[in-house]
Amino acid sequence: MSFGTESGFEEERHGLVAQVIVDVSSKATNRPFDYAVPDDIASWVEVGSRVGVPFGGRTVQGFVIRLSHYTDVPLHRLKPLQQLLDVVPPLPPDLVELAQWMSARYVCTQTAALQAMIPGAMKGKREKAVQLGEDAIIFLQHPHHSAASLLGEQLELRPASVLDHPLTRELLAYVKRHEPIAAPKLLQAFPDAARLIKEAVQHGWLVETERIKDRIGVKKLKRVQLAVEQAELNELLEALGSRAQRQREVLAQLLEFGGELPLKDLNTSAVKALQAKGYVVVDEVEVMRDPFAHRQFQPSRPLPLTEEQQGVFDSLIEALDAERHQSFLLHGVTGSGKTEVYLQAIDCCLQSGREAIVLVPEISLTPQMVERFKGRFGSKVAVLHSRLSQGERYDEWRKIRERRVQVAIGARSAVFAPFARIGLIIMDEEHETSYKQEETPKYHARDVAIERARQHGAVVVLGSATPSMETYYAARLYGSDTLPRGLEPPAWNLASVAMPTRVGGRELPPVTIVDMREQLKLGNRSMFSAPLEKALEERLERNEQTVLLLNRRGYSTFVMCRTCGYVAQCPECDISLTYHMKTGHMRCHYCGHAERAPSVCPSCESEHIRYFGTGTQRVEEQLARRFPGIRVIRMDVDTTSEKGSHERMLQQFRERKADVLLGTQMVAKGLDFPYVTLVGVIAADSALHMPDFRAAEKTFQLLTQVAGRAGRHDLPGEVVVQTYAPEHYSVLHASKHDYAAFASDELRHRRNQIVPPFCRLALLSMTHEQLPLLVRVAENAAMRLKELAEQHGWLKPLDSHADAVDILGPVASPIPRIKNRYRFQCVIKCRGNVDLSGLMAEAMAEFDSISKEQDIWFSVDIDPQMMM
Ligand SMILES: Nc1ncnc2c1ncn2[C@@H]1O[C@H](COP(=O)(O)OP(=O)(O)OP(=O)(O)O)[C@@H](O)[C@H]1O
Ligand SMILES: [Zn+2]
Ligand SMILES: [Zn+2]
Repeated sequence: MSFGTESGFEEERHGLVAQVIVDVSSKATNRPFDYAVPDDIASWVEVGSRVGVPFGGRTVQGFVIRLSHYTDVPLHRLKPLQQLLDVVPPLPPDLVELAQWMSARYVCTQTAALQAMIPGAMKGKREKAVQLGEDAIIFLQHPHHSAASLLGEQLELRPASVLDHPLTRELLAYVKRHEPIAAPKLLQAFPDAARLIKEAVQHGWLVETERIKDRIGVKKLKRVQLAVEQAELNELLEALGSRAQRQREVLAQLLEFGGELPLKDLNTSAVKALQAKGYVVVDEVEVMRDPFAHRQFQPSRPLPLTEEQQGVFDSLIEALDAERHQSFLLHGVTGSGKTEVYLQAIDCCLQSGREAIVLVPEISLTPQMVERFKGRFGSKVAVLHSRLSQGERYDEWRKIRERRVQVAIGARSAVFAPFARIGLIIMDEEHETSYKQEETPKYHARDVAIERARQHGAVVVLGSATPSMETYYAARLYGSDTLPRGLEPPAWNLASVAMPTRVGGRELPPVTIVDMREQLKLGNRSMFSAPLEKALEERLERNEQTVLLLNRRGYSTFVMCRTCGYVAQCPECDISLTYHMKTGHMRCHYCGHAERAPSVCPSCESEHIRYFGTGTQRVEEQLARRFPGIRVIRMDVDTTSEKGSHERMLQQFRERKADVLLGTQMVAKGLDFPYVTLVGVIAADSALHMPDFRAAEKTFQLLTQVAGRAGRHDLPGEVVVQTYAPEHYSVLHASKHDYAAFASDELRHRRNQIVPPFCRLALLSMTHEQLPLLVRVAENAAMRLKELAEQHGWLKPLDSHADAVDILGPVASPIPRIKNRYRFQCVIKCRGNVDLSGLMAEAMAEFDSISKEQDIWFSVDIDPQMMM
């Protein structure tokens, strides 16, 4: 196999040399390879250019990450770039640099990071193509000679079957115009020449090559234009006579629409006839797929800011105007008008000639959200949305790359919007876990946003009514001299600004907590408590609307007593045990502790103890039974899988075509409906018992967010929360809308358990088909990690107040087998000045050979959000 050649010392001076990261994901290829840049494209190749290069006998896609005139590769071994894929490099240099940062931070290959930055349509695929071989070139150089006379000149072209074929000249000329051309395309153009093509390839007239092709290209439209002066037109129309009625119509249409129209809007045969006469020309133009083409956006103007909004706005603008990199936590209660502040800050950013990125969680990228940005900034906005088709996403992305827009709004990956001068990055609902990508590269958009803003001297705004503990704690430590323990040394430098009240002085809705254990004692076995049922009935009578939330997290996994609320917990870890239906055991996924599931409650001896969980469908059925004729929109993963269904449902609800919007997490976010006066939560605590140290935080956030949907306009709202854990601090504080009290309790727990933000985590996962082998490898890996930590002087208890690393496990992963592979994991905790990524990279480099020899898959998750 012949590879590209590794970069190294600068020795010989050459023409232009490109260092390329190839799209082959492995440890051995995670470094740049040198290629010669052919002179004819030298002026087009830049850092960030996408290229096709020969690699290991194939053609692969790659990115140029550096250009130089030096290489230590001997000239004769230096291969040339084969293909330049775009005229404008898809990635600006800052993104190339960011990919290097991501690779180091998240212990992933550079190509994984680079690929995450471009739309799926550009993840090129290999394609076979043909181009002219030498014989063909010679043949074409003798245009006026017959085949026979060519032979006579002893050019030794053969075989005769190619030389004498009547189509040869035409075919080769065609290839020359289009080369390299994909074989199927050539066949399409010459359907009768299949045999000729085959022979031409066999005898070297045509040479097969490989090239990289985009999965989805730009969309082209055939355009018809008038080719004659308007003055001549009348004469022409007469000359055409009455028989060419269709052609006359086409000319008239063109005249009416300023001389040009898409071919699809015209009569094709008439156009052909006119084209033959030279009256019109037909060409192809690039068009953008515009997913919002048929939507009208209500233009909106800036609102006069409230005093609170103004205060926040001034702080942001001060940093923005100074072009000073600064991150802010904008802690604003639900309905405090955060979005209006974003809009006006973006406006300032655009006026200074810079661009803005707005990140929102995928499921809150609703038409409502898009409308607010499109309404204010119109065609200056590109929307990057996973529900768009691949082609639409590609075109929205190109609008950004080609500077046709100044604002990009989208989910996680919009943080890579290829703008050149970013002034502002906003991350709405910063606490959302969807900002963490769970596949490689396992990056957190918040960290990437802050790093990208640092590169650009830009301002970051992390907005939330319920900030994550990490963010809140970082903001609390802002300006203090001592380095926060557990937070990374280049700390986020996170100032904090707040909007503690709702716009218009509206009250946050009162929350009633219903103890479901009491309901059971009263003989109510239904999933609706008496207070919720009564509240629902009132809404139906008053023709107001209700949002019902069913927390799907933790579905069917924990064991709970319905009489007293007891939940089986790990004796060591302060985390609930997960029920395994198959064995009847409960296990701790943090330390590995296991025990049999009890048949009577260890706390009150009731027999109503069972694994817990319920589904939206059941709730829907019960609603229909209890309130005949009730109109329910059920919104969960099952009902929203179809493109546009999510939007449609919300639109129906907005138009009051339903009484109840019932759903999972997705009904909790960012919705603003004036007639919603009741929010009901079916089982508030179902997420509390997830084997996750963030369970309380998630519960508090969800309750606060969903409660924030009620009474946002003129009608006052009300919230009913059903729970088996009414005394749990997350439920109590959420019912009082008291974030500060929750955070203080939660941080105390976190500090005691030593979990983030009081330490940092990495998760090392290992999988293999055979359990005994996996166990052995996992144990060795843990041992090796300890040795490495020891070598750095870090292997110490975490509460030792020194730089410390602790390695837990290995234990079986919470999902112990996926697709026939067993899964084990180690949790690595660290505090202080420890290079966690560096340590993990070191370990992974060592594991690489074991991985190859024994087919063990290792993966690292830095700052994991899920411990699965
Ligand atoms: N300055 C203002 N004057 C009048 N109305 C305003 C002002 N700012 C915002 N509003 C209105 O207040 C309502 C709530 O604002 P917005 O949706 O921006 O709040 P939010 O903080 O983003 O809430 P959430 O976190 O719940 O999504 C909206 O209907 C918005 O139009
Ligand atoms: Zn009990
Ligand atoms: Zn445990």
